Amino acid sequence: MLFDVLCAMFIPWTLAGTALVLLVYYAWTKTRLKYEGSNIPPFPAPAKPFLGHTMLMKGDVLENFDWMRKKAGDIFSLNILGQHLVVVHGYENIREVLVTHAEVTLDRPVDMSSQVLREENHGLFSSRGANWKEQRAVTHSILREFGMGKNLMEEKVAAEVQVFLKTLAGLDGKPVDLSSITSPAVCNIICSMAIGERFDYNDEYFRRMMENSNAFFVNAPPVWVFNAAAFFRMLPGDMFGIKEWEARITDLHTNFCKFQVNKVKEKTEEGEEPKNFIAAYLQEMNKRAKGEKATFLDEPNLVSIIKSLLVAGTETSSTTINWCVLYCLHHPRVQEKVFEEIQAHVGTSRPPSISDMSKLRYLTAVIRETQRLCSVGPISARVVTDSFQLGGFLIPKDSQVMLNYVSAHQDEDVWENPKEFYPERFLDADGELVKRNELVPYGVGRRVCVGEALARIELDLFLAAMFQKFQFKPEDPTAELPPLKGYLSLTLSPEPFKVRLLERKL
Ligand code: HEM
Repeated sequence: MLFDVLCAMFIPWTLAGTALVLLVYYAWTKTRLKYEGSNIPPFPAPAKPFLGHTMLMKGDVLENFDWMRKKAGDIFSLNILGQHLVVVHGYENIREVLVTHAEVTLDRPVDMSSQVLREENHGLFSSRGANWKEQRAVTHSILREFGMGKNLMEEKVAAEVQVFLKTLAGLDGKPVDLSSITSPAVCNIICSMAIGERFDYNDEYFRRMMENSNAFFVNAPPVWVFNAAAFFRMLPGDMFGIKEWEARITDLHTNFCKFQVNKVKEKTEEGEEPKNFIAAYLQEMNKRAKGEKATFLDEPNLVSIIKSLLVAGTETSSTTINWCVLYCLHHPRVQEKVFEEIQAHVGTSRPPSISDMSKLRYLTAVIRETQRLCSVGPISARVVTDSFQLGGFLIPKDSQVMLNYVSAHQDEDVWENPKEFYPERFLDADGELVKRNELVPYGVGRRVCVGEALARIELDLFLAAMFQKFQFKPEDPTAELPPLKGYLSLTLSPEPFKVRLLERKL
């Protein structure tokens, strides 16, 4: 009898205890690195049981990387819940990873961001291997066809710049959060290229989609959450805003990208000359489908490419323009110097064009210095598909590599006073532009920004026109200027600030 009672009491406890031990053992094996003990890059601190170095990714990741680098050197390892992460600093090391070892560092990790984008091996951002190669080549060739880097694209940007200037002039010097106007302006350029349509800045549907698109970078949860996203998603409520983030991207995916692809498909007659990116892709897709070679071109890839272009092409350009204005608030001398240069070489009776840029060297130096100091895309990530050696260390297969572009842009051995805004560093004694290899705002290697040529035109034309027409003044001249420390999400943007744009009396 007593034996039966004891059995009834102890068997469930024994089973529960055994299950717990097995669970702990499973978690322990899952959160240990496979290659620990071999010649992998050093850790900046001992790993905590189970969590590894996850907590070191909390807070300002870039600041955290700075002290870890001081402890462990330019290339160090982290254990993020069992995922081996190698963090790489310095221009030469970044080049070695992305150029010398390009064959094994081409793919981005499949993490929460690619799942949220609904791009598991689709589109451009998250596609891999042969699919990425074909999507990238087709995107590049369509963008080139539409004149990216040539006149047609310049015309589209110049037309949008005029609407943008009118909107700014309409503010009559009242303080404004500039990003609320630069964002729809640059988003419109992607829209007119992708779907052949632009929208009114106040159009509700357009604003919702643009905000959804910006949310991908700006509302992204902290990086350390990415690897445990599946767990956080199961919890009630919305920890770290993951569900809200997903909902926005799903809205963009379904109600803009997919919707617009169907709309263009319905409107386009067979054999008609394509007038926008979607029509050109569909034409190429149909052509290849009839050919003998297998093709990855299909509609799900097209929908994702439109999303990649919107997401990657809106927040980045708009934020760079906002950084430039913020630096000029801190350095009023710079904006006067740019204005004088424009006055001397272009005048004030017509808007500056791309062909003027070869004479607007100081403005070019200001744009380069803005891109160096703000590092809008501060970090790139890759998954390692085969082991390689870097700086004498083993970078094992299946590890992830994080490349810190800020370390290239603010390297004290390369740039004098790297934290200072000093456009003159890009000019020689004769005022000629100096090429600096270590400036890589569009990335390095085969996966560099596919929209670089368009982004350059946008920055040149938007900023030249703004400097020509307006003086940038602080919201309150008696108050402290807005801070220069960036807010890190997947991009690095200024804390929201307001500026007054006073029309120059010409
Ligand atoms: C100032 C503006 C811009 C900056 C600073 C910028 C920067 C970057 C960077 C750093 C990358 C990642 C490179 C890497 O992973 O190593 C990237 C990728 C990308 N960018 Fe941009 N970008 C800008 C504008 C644009 C525009 C206007 C478009 C669209 C037309 C665009 C489309 C893309 C796409 C689709 C990718 C992914 C390419 C791939 O994985 O093959 N970007 N960009």
